[in-house]
Order: sequence, then C-alpha cells, then structure tokens
Amino acid sequence: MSTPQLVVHRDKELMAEAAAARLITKIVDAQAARGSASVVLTGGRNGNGLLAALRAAPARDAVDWSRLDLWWGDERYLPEGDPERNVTQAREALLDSVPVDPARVHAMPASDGPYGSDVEAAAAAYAAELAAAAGHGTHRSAAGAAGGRVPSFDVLMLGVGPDTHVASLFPELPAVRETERTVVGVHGAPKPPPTRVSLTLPAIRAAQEVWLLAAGADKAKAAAVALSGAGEVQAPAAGAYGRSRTLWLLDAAAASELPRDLYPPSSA
Ligand SMILES: O=C(O)[C@H](O)[C@@H](O)[C@H](O)[C@H](O)COP(=O)(O)O
Repeated sequence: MSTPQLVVHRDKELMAEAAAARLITKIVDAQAARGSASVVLTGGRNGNGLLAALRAAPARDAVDWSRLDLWWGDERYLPEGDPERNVTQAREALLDSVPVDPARVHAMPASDGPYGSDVEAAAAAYAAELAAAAGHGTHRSAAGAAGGRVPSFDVLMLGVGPDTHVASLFPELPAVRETERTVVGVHGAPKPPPTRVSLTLPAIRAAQEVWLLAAGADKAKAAAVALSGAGEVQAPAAGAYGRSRTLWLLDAAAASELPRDLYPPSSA
C-alpha cells in the first residue's frame, strides 16, 4: 500500500490541465519503456474535465494513441450510446478526437448488449476480459483477488463523490466489501442510475498508480474523511490506493477541510 500524496491546485480548471499534463507524461514514459500503456478512466465531471483538457493540450500528440489500452473503473448500466454512459461521455470529451485503436478501448457492457438486464453477467464478462489482458501482451500481470486477475494498470483514475464513493463503490453497499471478484454488478446506487458495473477495491489496488480527483467545496468533507484514517466500507475512497503510488489531485476548495498536517507544504 502506498501512502497518499496530495497535490492541491488553485481551481478545477488548473487541476484538470495539470492532471492531463501528468497523464500525458505517464503514458509517454510507459510506452517508451514497454511499448504500450494502460489507463483506467473514471466517469464524472472531474474525469471528463481531465479528458477535455487532454484533448486541448498540444502535447497530446506525443502519445501513441494506437498503443494505449483504455479501461473503465465503472459504468452506468444503460443502453449503448446513452448520453449518461461514462464511455459516451469519454468519447465526446476525448476519444472521438484522437486515433485510439477501437480494439483497445475496453468499454464495459451496455444494458442492451448480449447480457441484457443481467448486470452480474455483464460484470463477469468484463472480469474475463481483464483476466485475458492480464495473461498476455506487454502487460505485467498482477494477481488480482482470488477470483480473478487484472492487468497491472499504469494509471487508474477515480473521481471522488461527496459521500466518499469511488467508481461505483458506495459506502456500506455490498460492492465495497467484495474481496474475491474483480468486477461486480451494483444495485441500488444512491447516485443515478441505480444499476451499475464497477471494479472492486482489490482490482483497483492492482494498479501501479491510483489518482483520485476531487474538486469543489462539496468534496471537502469527503477528502478530509477519506484521508483521516476512515475505514473503506464507510469511506470507499480510503481503500483506493496504488501499488507504487496513490495521488490525490485536489483543487483548493476540495482541500479546504483537510487536517493541517496533511496539507502539502507548498500550499500552506
Ligand atoms: O459513474 C460515475 O458517476 C462515476 O464514475 C463516479 O464514481 C464519479 O467519478 C464520482 O461520482 C465523482 O463525480 P464528479 O467528478 O462528477 O463529482
């Protein structure tokens, strides 16, 4: 487990631009070292803000988009192309504007796909896709939970909800307690829509780097709670960490209630 590091930016726009620059560097470095890179995207305003900033960054052309695997931390279980699906929003914010390899864009299943309303079957199919990717190619495999393997993602991004949820792991719901499976179906999510597919904490923790994004005053309490030793069942963000690095990327409003000893010296 890596101890969280905090970076606080003036506002959410600067946070998105700086995080996009950081992501470009990570992808370029991984591709230089191993030929390809793998990144897990998040839904939500902050995740999409980062993708839009990446689209606008001239340095995006330094990325070899054809040698990048993209995965999702969670998905809203809705029909293909629904504007509320995380993948639809990511396509709009970035993916339609860069030459990604469609075979390497690993969207989670849609509710009008082969699994229909069976969200558990959809989750199992995504777990199988992850396990297959963990077993071959340029990825170094990481043992996930006992129930499956996932690639050792270079970067896994997570938006943080005001209730401290990450991906679709909400406080106290069964998904956050999962220790075996790498992907689960979620029912009764408090944030709409209620039915979702999500990576579990063991799958998240197989990533090399986990970046948590939080901007806005409505995230201040969540950041303070998750970074002050809360349990992961009550505060799922507290259980999200990477094998080599855990990075909280915040704006000043989201950092405003952090205990002083956590606040980075540069922004004190
Ligand atoms: O599907 C989703 O809704 C997300 O993946 C969810 O986990 C999101 O990242 C957080 O709710 C933060 O969202 P904001 O960045 O919009 O606050």
